[in-house]
Amino acid sequence: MANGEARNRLVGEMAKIGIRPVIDGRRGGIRESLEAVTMEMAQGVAKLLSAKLRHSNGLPVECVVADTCIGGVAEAAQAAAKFERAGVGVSITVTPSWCYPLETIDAHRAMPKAIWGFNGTERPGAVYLAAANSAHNQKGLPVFSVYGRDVQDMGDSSIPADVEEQLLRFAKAGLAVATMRGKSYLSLGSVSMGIAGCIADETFFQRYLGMRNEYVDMTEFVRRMNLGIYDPEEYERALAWTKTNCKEGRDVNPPELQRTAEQKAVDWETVVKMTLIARDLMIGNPKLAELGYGEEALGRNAIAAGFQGQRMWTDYFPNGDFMEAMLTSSFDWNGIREPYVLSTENDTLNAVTMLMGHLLTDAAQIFADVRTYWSPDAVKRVTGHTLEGAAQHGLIHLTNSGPAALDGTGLQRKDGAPAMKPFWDIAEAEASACLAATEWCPAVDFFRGGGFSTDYQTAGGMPVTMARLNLVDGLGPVLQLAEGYTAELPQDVHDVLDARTNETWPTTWFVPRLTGSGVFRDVYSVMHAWGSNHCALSYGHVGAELITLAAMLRIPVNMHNVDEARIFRPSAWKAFGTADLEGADFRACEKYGPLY
Ligand SMILES: C[C@H](O)[C@@H](O)[C@@H](O)C(=O)CO
Ligand SMILES: [Mn+2]
Repeated sequence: MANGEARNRLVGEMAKIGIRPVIDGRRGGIRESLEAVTMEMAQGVAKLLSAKLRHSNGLPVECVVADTCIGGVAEAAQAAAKFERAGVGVSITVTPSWCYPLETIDAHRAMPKAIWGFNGTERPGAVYLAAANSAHNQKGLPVFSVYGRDVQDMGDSSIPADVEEQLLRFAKAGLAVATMRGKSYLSLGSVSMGIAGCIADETFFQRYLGMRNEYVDMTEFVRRMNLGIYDPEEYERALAWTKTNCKEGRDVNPPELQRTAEQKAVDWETVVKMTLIARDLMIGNPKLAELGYGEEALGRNAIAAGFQGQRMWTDYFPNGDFMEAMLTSSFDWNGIREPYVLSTENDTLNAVTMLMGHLLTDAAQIFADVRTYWSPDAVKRVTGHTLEGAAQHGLIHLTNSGPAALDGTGLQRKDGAPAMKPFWDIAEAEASACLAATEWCPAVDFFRGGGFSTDYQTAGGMPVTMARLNLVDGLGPVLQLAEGYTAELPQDVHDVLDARTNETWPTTWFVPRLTGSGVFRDVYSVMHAWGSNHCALSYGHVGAELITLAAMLRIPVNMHNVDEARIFRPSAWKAFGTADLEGADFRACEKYGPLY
């Protein structure tokens, strides 16, 4: 199932990027003099984006260029019709010259839009850009405005680095918007232990993300296990692979609570079956049709899902830790493949955050409980150790209650440093290293039905972004994020802190990058400002990418530590204020309302 085959079972074409070369329509000299250079700009952008971007399932990103330059409304309509037929989900307008804004802009309501106005002065592309921005803004169609800092010569077909950065950030976020649209979120079970994030807020999914909500009761796992509704060949292969590659860790339960070796052997079979079943519920499996289960073969077109687990399932059956960890990882018995988005405790809002992170980085996401702020003083008191280096101002202990993507071990490498990479960049040896660094410890007392938790420590020094989407009554959705680094503690210090929590769970020590102001004045305040019990952790410093995506979806960002220079939102946001960008974001998102 390598190279995105599984994810391609999702119904719906991968969205294309439509490029619109816009031109001054005056014939008899002007238009003719601009045709070649305008079309060349469009082709250049198409070439750049298809060379540098991939869909998260590994497929290449395709660009569609309008058949002609767009000098007026008839050609704008022809381009729109072509884009509609081709499945364009994101539009970029380019021009080196003056053109007629209202006659040439893209008027699609929900399509993320950008305009690159060439910074040259022989023909005024930037004058068009400003006029087109105002046209978009007067008509309530937010647009991202791309404008290079340095003047270029007419006929210079290169794309400056700052323009490239803006185009790529816009396009990747725009594709994320288009990719989630029309897909489903699948709740496997319902609300776990009264956690509000588990409530599937259908209005939010529908109006902000363009997604549907699907529900399957956890009894469906029992039916499929008992009736053998899974691919028997894959099951045998998966079980054998698991026995070889997944090391059982120590059992820390008191003897009277330990499950017997026979029970554990059956538990392993159960958790492997659960993994196949959850995936089939999400995206279907043609093998099930061959077994006579045509309806089950179709799946739920779920680009993201969550498993309630606690408590009704875990009080009786093995927990979902193996299933959640393996599906959210970039590899399993089928080889290296795209990770799935599967949320622990069916926290729908954390799943959406993971989906955003995945579609922006293409890599696996770590699901975590935001467990403990350890101040330097508290660490000193408990362990005698003085925190130093990156951890000197304290640490946030991220540890999910059992599972996390194995990519989170940090044992993949980018330029020699710890990383979580898109599956197509992961080497076999890196996947093996992640597996070897993970132990599967028999579940603790919270989980009466047994199961195996994912025990590892994330390597230190990895740039990561912690994020979370929250829903607030009267306000709607808000996104918070903190860029920072993973940290590593001396093993004996880690062991003391980990043992206080739960030593069978995965640990990531996280240190946010402090800015000296607001909640980023210290580590404690970052922890204290977190809006919920969970977060999603993405590889890299992708706060700017998340901010761009949130603006497209009209979700305000209430907390971040991204430098202002990196923030890229639709041009209209500036009309809501320029001194206080956070306040302007709230006002703009409220004014425009959800995308759908
Ligand atoms: C095992 C416990 O019930 C945990 O699952 C609990 O602390 C949480 O993870 C809450 O998010
Ligand atoms: Mn939790």
